[in-house]
Parts: sequence; C-alpha cells; structure tokens
Amino acid sequence: SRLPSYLKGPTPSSWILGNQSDWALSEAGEANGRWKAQYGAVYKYFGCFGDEYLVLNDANALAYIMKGQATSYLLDKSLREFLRLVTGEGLNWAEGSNHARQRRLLSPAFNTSFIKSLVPTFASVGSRLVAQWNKRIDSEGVDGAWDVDAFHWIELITTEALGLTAFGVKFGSLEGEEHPLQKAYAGMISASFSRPSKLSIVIGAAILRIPAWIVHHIQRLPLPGLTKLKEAQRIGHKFANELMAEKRRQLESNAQVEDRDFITVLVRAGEKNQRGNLESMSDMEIYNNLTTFWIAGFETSANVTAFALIELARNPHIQQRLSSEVLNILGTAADRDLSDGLTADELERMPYLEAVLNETLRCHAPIHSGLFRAAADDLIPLSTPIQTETGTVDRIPIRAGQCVLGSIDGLNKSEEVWGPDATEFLPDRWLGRETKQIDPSKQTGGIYANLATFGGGPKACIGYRFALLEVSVFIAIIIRDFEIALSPPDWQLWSDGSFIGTIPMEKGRWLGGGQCPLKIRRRQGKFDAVVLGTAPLR
Ligand code: HEM
Repeated sequence: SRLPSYLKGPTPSSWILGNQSDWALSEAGEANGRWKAQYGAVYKYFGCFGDEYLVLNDANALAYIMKGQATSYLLDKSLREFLRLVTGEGLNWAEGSNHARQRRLLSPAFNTSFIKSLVPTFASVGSRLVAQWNKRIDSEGVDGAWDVDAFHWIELITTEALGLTAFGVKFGSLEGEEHPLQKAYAGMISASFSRPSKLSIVIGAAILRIPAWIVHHIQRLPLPGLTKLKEAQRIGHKFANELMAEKRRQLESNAQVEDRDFITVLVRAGEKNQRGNLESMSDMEIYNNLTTFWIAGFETSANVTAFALIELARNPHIQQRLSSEVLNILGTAADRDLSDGLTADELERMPYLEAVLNETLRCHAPIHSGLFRAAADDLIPLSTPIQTETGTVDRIPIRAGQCVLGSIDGLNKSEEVWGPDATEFLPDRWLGRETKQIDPSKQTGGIYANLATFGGGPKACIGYRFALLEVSVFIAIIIRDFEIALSPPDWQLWSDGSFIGTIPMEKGRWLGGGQCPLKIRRRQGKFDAVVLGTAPLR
C-alpha cells in the first residue's frame, strides 16, 4: 500500500472491482457517509484493479487540496485528455500558467455587475416556461391541476438561458422549435444516462487506465461515437465563428452594442486588448470556453433547480413560506408580468429564497466529489488529527501520483461543520448565518457560503454567481405562479451518484435520466397564500 497503514477503510470485494461498485451503485454520498462513520473523516478505499484512493472529509484537508489545484493536485492525465475531446483546451482543461491566463482573460464575462445584468434574461426564460405550463393546465389539466415530469422542462429553460447568455441566441425549444446549436450541444453531452452495471464500472475504469498519449491519438480513429462528437463540434464551432464575426462587425460600426451575452463581452474584451497591445483570446479559445461553460453549467444548474423543486414539493410549509416572501416582493401573476422586469436587487430582498437555494446546494451538491492526482510527494494538513496506535497524526503523507478524492457531499453534510442536524433539509439554518464568523478549522475553502459545492482555490467554479442568480430566478418565478406537489405523493427521491454528478431519480425506477414528477396548480394569489394558507396539494 502506498498510503500509510494507519489509514483504515472498507475491504474490497475483489481486486477487479475493489469497493467501486459499492461507491457507484449506492446513493450519492451514501457509501462515503457509511465509511466515514466507520473509519473516520480520512480513510482509504479501493477502486478497480487495486487503485487506492485517499478520501477526505476533513475541512482543512479539502481546503488545502483545492488551493493546490492547477499546480499540485491535478486532474488525472487520461481524464483530462477525454475532457479535451469534448471541450477543447478551455478553462476546465487548462492548468498552470495557461489556466491563470485564461481565467484572467475571461474575467470580464464573470464580474458581478455583468452577471447581475443577466437576471432579466433569466426572468424572460422563466416566464416563457410559466406561459407554457399555464397553457398545459388549461388544455391537459384535471380540476385545474396538471401532472408533469418537470425535469425535461427544467433542461429546456437551462439550455435556453445558456443560449441567450452565452451566445445571444434564442432557441425557441420551449415553444417547440429546434435550433442547430442546441442540437449540436445536446450531441456533445449525449445526455442519455444509464445506471452502470458492475461490468460497465470495470470497463469504465479500464478506459481511464488508457495512457493519456493514446487517448490523445484516439481522436483520429473513425469510431462512431467520436465521429458524432466531431460533427456536433463542427456545427457548434461554425455557428460560433459566424456569431463572433458578426459581433466584430457590429462593434466596428457601432460602439454602442449592448453587452448582453458572453460572446459580445469576450469579443469586445479581445478587441480592446488588441488596441492596448495586451494579449487576447483567439476565437478558438473563446469558442472552447463557451463550450466549457455549456458543459459545466448545464446539468449542474438543471439538477439544482430540480432538487429545489422536489424539496419544495415535499415540504409544503417551506413552499408556503417561500411563496409568501416571493409574492410580497414580486406581486401576483395578475399584478405583474415578470418577462423582463425582475432585477438582481429584488432577489437580494428575498432572504428565504436564498436560504432555500443554499440548503439545496448543501444537501444536493450536483457534483458530489472531486478527484485529483498529486503531482508531487506532499503532506496534507488536517483539521482533526487522527489517533493512531503510535501517536497523533495531523498531516497525511502522500506520494506523487496518489489519487485523492475530496468528498464535496461529505463536507456539506459534516456534523463537525454543520451541527448534529447536518443531514436534514432546514433552510432556517441560513437565516442570520455569517460565513466570516465560522471557526477556521471548520472552513472548507469553498468559494461560496463555506459550501464545498462550487469548489475553491484557483479552479473554483467561475460560474457560481451565474448559477445562483439563474436558479433563484427560476425558483422564484415558478413558486410565485404555481403550487407544486410530488406526483404521486409518495414518490421517493433517489439521488443518483453513479458518476461524479448527482441526479434526482425515483428509487428503483431508472428511466434513463433525471426525474422531477410534479402536480402543478395555479397559485390562487397573494391573499390566499399569505393570509389563509392553501391546503397542501395532493
Ligand atoms: C449549481 C451549478 C453549478 C455547480 C454546483 C458547479 C460546480 C462546479 C465545481 C465543483 C467546479 C470545480 C471546482 C474546483 O475544482 O474547485 C466547477 C468548475 C467550473 N464551473 Fe461550475 N458549477 C455550476 C454552474 C456553472 C455555470 C453556470 C458555469 C458557467 C456559466 C460554470 C462554469 C465552470 C467552469 C468554467 C469551471 C472550471 C473552472 C476552472 O477550472 O478554473 N459552472 N463548477
């Protein structure tokens, strides 16, 4: 064993499978929670073919690893090559000085005031969803209630929002239209999800053992999956190139072009840099990053939106409290059309909305773990020392090449950090909470609200403000206009965590993707909701 012998962990079922099927086939974070309770916050487990993983559920250890990303705790080389096949050499793929350079050049697209200016765009998309749902209630509803698997619709609003804010393009998918760029990106993600069998877990692990240099050359092979991926990329790239050329023409002829999307902001920043003789991003780099934002920002935000709606549907008292707040600030559907009126300032006046969103991000982090490889021998500091037979250990020695798994879910549900009710969904814990006052030994290094959900350090999620505002707008708009309940009422959530993502599904029913089955009804207005209360929908 390369890891110190005092680290404990589960016994592998076999050399081929290790503990991997237990990890991949239990609910997201479940195996980790069990092993953490048994072996401590820092333990080891075996992946396929005897690969040993160091698992960290310790705040200081996670903060340390995240700080070292981009230089000393890196993405596995083969995995990184696979990533390059999909996103090209964008921010997620980049390391070291290239990463720092790209991050600097992308900063104009992620500054707070620009991201806040996207709120009306998110609101326009949310309002289009509301219009469609109202139509369905009228045409397909029974006694004013309509059963819908909202997951598909959430995917549509998330892609519409990305289309408008990244490329400035309206796809029209909510209204039944199909757009080539949206289709190209769907092809790149090829969303079809299937729960892995033990055999596919082993095959997956074997594929990841293909040396990076071979993966690098795989792209030349005429494999069917790759041909489809390349075709999707060709269409996406051509489209983006035409858009960038058009933006450039517009900017040359009229400096008043509004910055309403990333492509405009990045093309403008590039032109400015060139005039000032600063280095700028090439069109290829801009395109690779727009693709990166799509891959990083689509399923993550969609899954959080779905988890939030599921929690609101199964906790009617939380839903009612949220609807009261939202109706007080935004008025009823009859008072006000939100298709372009909602602002970031209004969102800031809804602390309970923020609490519900934060609690969703804590309990249902859409990426439940981060996997790294140590670039050099190192010592990882701990918040809570480990007691061994020979003494106390406050740093774990590791060797270059060691796989390290930071459990985002484990830190988000750590009793040490969040208290004894850490596994319960309780938005109230956020009201009046000041992140700055948290004891340093309980700080995870997370970029937002001491949550590990968006990562931390130099490679922390660049899109977290975007995601927070986007999901807040969607939830506020849906809850203002509809009462939601689970349908059927006894629907049981299964948070699938087969890969690094967490996807809402029904226990025992794998339908090939996320699920969010709701019964929706028009909300009867402010008076009913606030004063009388509405009977929970069943
Ligand atoms: C709720 C939604 C989201 C979650 C939970 C999420 C989570 C994450 C996490 C965990 C990482 C890795 C952080 C680390 O290694 O420390 C990451 C990176 C990243 N995210 Fe997000 N993300 C979300 C939405 C978005 C959106 C909307 C965008 C873009 C518009 C985006 C763009 C990125 C990019 C580009 C990276 C790579 C950053 C780098 O390597 O420097 N994400 N995200």
